[in-house]
Amino acid sequence: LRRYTGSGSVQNGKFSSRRRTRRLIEAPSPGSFPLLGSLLHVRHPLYKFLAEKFSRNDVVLLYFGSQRVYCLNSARAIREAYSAQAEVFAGRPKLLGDSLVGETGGLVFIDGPIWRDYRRFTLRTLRDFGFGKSFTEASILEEAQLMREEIESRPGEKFDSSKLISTAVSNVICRFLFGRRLASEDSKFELLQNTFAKLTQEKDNISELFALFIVLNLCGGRQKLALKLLQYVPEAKKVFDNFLYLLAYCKNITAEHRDNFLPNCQPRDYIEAHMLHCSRREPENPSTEDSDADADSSSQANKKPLNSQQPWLFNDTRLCLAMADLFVAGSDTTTTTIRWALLLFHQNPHCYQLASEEVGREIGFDRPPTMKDRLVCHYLQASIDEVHRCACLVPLGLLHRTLEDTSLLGYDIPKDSLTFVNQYSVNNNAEVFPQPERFCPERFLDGEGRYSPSDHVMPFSTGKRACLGESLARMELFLIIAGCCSGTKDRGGIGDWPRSGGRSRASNNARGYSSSTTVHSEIPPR
Ligand code: HEM
Repeated sequence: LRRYTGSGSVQNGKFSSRRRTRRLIEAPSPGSFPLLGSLLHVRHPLYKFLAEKFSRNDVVLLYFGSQRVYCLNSARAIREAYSAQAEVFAGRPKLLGDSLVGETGGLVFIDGPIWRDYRRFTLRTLRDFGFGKSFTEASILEEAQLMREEIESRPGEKFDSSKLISTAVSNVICRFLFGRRLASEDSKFELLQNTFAKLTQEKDNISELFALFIVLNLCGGRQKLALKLLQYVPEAKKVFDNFLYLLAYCKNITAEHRDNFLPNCQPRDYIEAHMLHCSRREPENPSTEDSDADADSSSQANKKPLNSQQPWLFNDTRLCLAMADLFVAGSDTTTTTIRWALLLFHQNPHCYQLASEEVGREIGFDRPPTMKDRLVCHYLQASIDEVHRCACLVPLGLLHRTLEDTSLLGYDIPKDSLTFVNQYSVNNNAEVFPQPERFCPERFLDGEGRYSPSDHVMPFSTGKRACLGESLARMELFLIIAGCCSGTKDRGGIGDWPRSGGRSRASNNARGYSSSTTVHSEIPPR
């Protein structure tokens, strides 16, 4: 067993004193070289390599440069880590975000009090705006209806459905963030959509992640220096530029809102809710609070009251970072899942037939679907779960960081190690899902044909860092896919959209906001 010698990774944690007397119990590993880490020991795509080579192992240890990275390769490991030890695994790696914008912020890439308060604030605002309730249902249905009208206005025409779907999905998130259907109203918005669609439709990008860590390593962890070096790499520069463009866009809209903000009225969108929240209380001692907050995720900081929501942690840069994260995380993932649903229905017409018969029977032709219909549309619900399983949109999830020394299923994991899930391995485990390559919604039905979800399929992850937009995404998926399956008395459903030839490439691209997420393009991993 290799003795752990990485710098700063094991401090005053649970097993640091024990460690003096014994070696760490190490998870299996493909091996590593100094500086390069495991780069030369793995094959691409990484999720497939880990699923095949380590099929019997719950946990696998890799090195990105000298950084320890643990793959949670089974549903058991994912639950033991992210659910049973949720607080310990709730950190995020410190990558380049702070250096890029000069401020800690956002929802996806940070941890500590700023993340906690923004996450809490965002969940509360989502709830206030009716996510999971009728208000949002109405806006999703309106977008779905407009999309449908557009399709029906082009009878017999072959066209790419992706733009229509992404416009509808982006409009839903834009209504929440900016109070407007920007995807349809603003010509500059299309550029943003394309930018991030391109950014997220890349192949297995794990080599880039390895490279990033090697560069960070070489720079002794100094982010600013690493950032300067990466500006010379055209691909990296493009990603930074795109992100800065998105931030500038959010900043402009925030400035417009500021001019029209009426503090005594009900907020109409996320920006106004944020302005209202900021105006509530001035810091009693801003300098100490802020420096404390920026001390990030030390265990002290994490022990602050959970319901803190301290307005002085909130500012315009952080608002824009949070909006950028919500926009990137919330548009492409949902759009691509819907496209997978259409593609898989197209490839499996008997399943489409069963889903649309159910929709016709339970919902009928004369009204749009509602979320209440979920209770009776068992086959459709099962089909959506099977789409998640087959498409496996975010196969390696996002990177987490351990905030304390811990152990997992008998292996020692030092503080500041990184972890990621291998959802591909779980979704393709033949012992749980026989013939995993088949699209078979029946896996999620019980003997009486009732929807019966499996706790192995975790498209939104689990625990403290689980997807913040899960309820919105589930609403969009159900309402839009049900809409696709429902026809009228005179014509079939629009589930036969992919009639554009069947190779409508449902590029699998949920990565976007994560450099750890590897996605595959074209056909689902089967
Ligand atoms: C089908 C659609 C979606 C899928 C499959 C998906 C999946 C995921 C996954 C796997 C994660 C990482 C969880 C982890 O680190 O353990 C995540 C995080 C996140 N998602 Fe989603 N997501 C979807 C839609 C959305 C939507 C609609 C929004 C916005 C409203 C959203 C916002 C976020 C945010 C902000 C995070 C970071 C949460 C945090 O770190 O605290 N997602 N999502």
